[in-house]
Amino acid sequence: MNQASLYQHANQVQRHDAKLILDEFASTLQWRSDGEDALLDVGTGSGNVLMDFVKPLLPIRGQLVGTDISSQMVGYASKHYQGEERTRFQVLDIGCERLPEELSGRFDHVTSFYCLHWVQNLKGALGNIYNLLKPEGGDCLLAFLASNPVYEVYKILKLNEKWSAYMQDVEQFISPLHYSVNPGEEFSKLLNDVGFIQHNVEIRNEVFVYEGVRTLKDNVKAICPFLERMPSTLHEEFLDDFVDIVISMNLQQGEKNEDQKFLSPYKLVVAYARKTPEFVNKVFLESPHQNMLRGIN
Ligand SMILES: C[S@@+](CC[C@H](N)C(=O)[O-])C[C@H]1O[C@@H](n2cnc3c(N)ncnc32)[C@H](O)[C@@H]1O
Ligand SMILES: CC(C)=CCC/C(C)=C/CC/C(C)=C/C(=O)O
Repeated sequence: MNQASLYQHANQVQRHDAKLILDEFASTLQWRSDGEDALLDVGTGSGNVLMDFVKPLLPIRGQLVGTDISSQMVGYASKHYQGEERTRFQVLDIGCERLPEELSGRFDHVTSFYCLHWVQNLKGALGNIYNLLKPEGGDCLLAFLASNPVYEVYKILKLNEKWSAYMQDVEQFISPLHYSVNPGEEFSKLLNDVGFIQHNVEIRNEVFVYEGVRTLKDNVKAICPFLERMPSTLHEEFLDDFVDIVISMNLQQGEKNEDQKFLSPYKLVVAYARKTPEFVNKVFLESPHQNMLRGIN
C-alpha cells in the first residue's frame, strides 16, 4: 500500500480502533518522570493516527519518530506534518535483518497500529521491536488484524482469471495469524520467544459497518495491494467484483439504496508488553490498573 493521500482519507476503521485502544492504554504506558520520553511508531502510514491520537499523549519534551517501509508514505507524512516539533519520519522495514544503529535501543515506547498483519516474519518484527526499546526497559502497545473477511474475498478473486495474474502472491498479504486456531496464544508465545517477559494479549472480536458501497470501495482502494499492479481502467470492475463477493458472503445489510451497509466482522490482536521485570515490578507496586495487571502473563 503506497497511496498515502487515499489512505489518509479512507481509514475510518483504523482511526476508530487506534483511538479506542490509546484511550484505554494511555495511563498504562509507563511515562518517564522527567517527561523526556522517546516514542517510535511502526508502520505509521500517512501519519494521521500518530499525530491525532499518539502525539497528544506524549509529554511536552517527548520525541516522536514515525516509521514505515514505504518511502511514499514517509514522504507524505514528512511533508504533511513538517513543522511539527520534536517529530520526524523515516523509512524502516520492521522485518529487517539489522536495525539501523541510530534507532537501536533508543526508545522508551514503541507503538504500532494496523501494521503487523502486513509482516509475514512476525517473530523477526517482534525481535526488532524488543531491540528498539532501551536496554534498561520500555514498553510497547501493538494492535493488528488476526483475521478479516477481506482475506477470504482476495482468495476468491484470485480464482477469477480476470484477476489471477495480479494476485499470484495473495498469501503474502494475508495476516500471519489469519489461519491460527489460537492467535492470542500464538502471539503470546512469540512475545515470550523474543524476550518480553511480561505481556498482556487480547483477541477482540469486532464488527465494523461500512455505510454504502462507495465507502466500502474507498476503504478497499486505500489498502488493496493488487490495484496498483493493474491498469487504472480496471479498478472499478475489480471493486465491483469485490463487492459482489462480499454480498455472496452475506455481509450486506439493506438493499441497493441509501440503507445499504456492509458488515466486516474481524479479530483484532491488542498487545501490551514491557521489556524488563524490574521495571514491571516497580510498575506493579504503583499502578492503579489492577484489572489490566491481572491479565498480564
Ligand atoms: C494500514 S497502514 C496503518 C497506518 C497507521 N499506523 C494507521 O493506523 O493508520 C499499514 C502501514 O504499514 C506499513 N507496513 C507494511 N509492512 C511494513 C513493514 N514491514 N515495516 C514497516 N511498515 C510496514 C505500510 O506501508 C502501511 O503504511
Ligand atoms: C466487508 C469487507 C470484506 C470489508 C473489508 C474492508 C476492508 C477495507 C478491510 C481492510 C483490512 C486491512 C488489511 C486494513 C489495513 O491494513 O489497514
